[in-house]
Amino acid sequence: MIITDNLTKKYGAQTALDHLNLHVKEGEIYCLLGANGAGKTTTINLLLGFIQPTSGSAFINQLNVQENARATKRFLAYIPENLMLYPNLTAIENLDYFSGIAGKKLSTSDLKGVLEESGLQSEAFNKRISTFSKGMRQKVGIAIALAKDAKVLLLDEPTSGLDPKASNEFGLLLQKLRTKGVATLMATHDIFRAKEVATQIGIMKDGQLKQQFVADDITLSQLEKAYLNTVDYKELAV
Ligand SMILES: Nc1ncnc2c1ncn2[C@@H]1O[C@H](COP(=O)(O)OP(=O)(O)OP(=O)(O)O)[C@@H](O)[C@H]1O
Repeated sequence: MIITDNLTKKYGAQTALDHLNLHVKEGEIYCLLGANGAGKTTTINLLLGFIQPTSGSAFINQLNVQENARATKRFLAYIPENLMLYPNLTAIENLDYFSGIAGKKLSTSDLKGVLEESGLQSEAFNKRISTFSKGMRQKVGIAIALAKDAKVLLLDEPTSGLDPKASNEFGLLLQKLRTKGVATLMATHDIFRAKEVATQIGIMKDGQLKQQFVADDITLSQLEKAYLNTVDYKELAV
């Protein structure tokens, strides 16, 4: 579903991403960890076709992203740290609009059903997005993915700034999408949430994937140690 083949991005002399090889299959949640500047967002931007690789390739649903930028977008949903929705439109109106541009025209009752599935309280369906908390906006993001019937979900720091309850709810939604066969790639600083939701976890540094784990094969404390050893947090030694 999501494949990167020696994916590399250079900015002048700087290598932001260095020969990344990832394979995220149907029903898998791959969490990418790494300190600031490790190359996580660059990976996601390349998969979205927002930027072009210097070398290597990215594939979504077996289509080369660089060669099929529009077609690959049909299969994916993207939730960044701050999801851009129309603040003066309601949750239902936003969902209707974004699923519409993805080619899915849903009835009002189906739109409500999808919002319900995403965990949004029914009283919020007809409220403007400008009144929503971040957690509520992220739920609308998941609703858009559900309405679109996305096969691939790309997430960049989706739980940053969420309170623990909202973050937990978001994790449960990812599990729900997983059972529907969605392949998810999530860039995050949240080691705890990564351990909770991931099937696989990768740790990046300086654009390289340094370590990979099957989430069930590692404890949270082992993961934390591996992370700190990888990113080499010298300031912690003070
Ligand atoms: N447009 C750009 N021009 C030059 N350098 C860039 C550009 N975008 C990213 N970089 C560099 O590429 C490297 C990887 O950045 P990236 O944003 O992918 O890291 P990240 O792991 O997502 O970090 P964060 O956790 O802070 O979001 C960094 O050194 C960054 O400065």
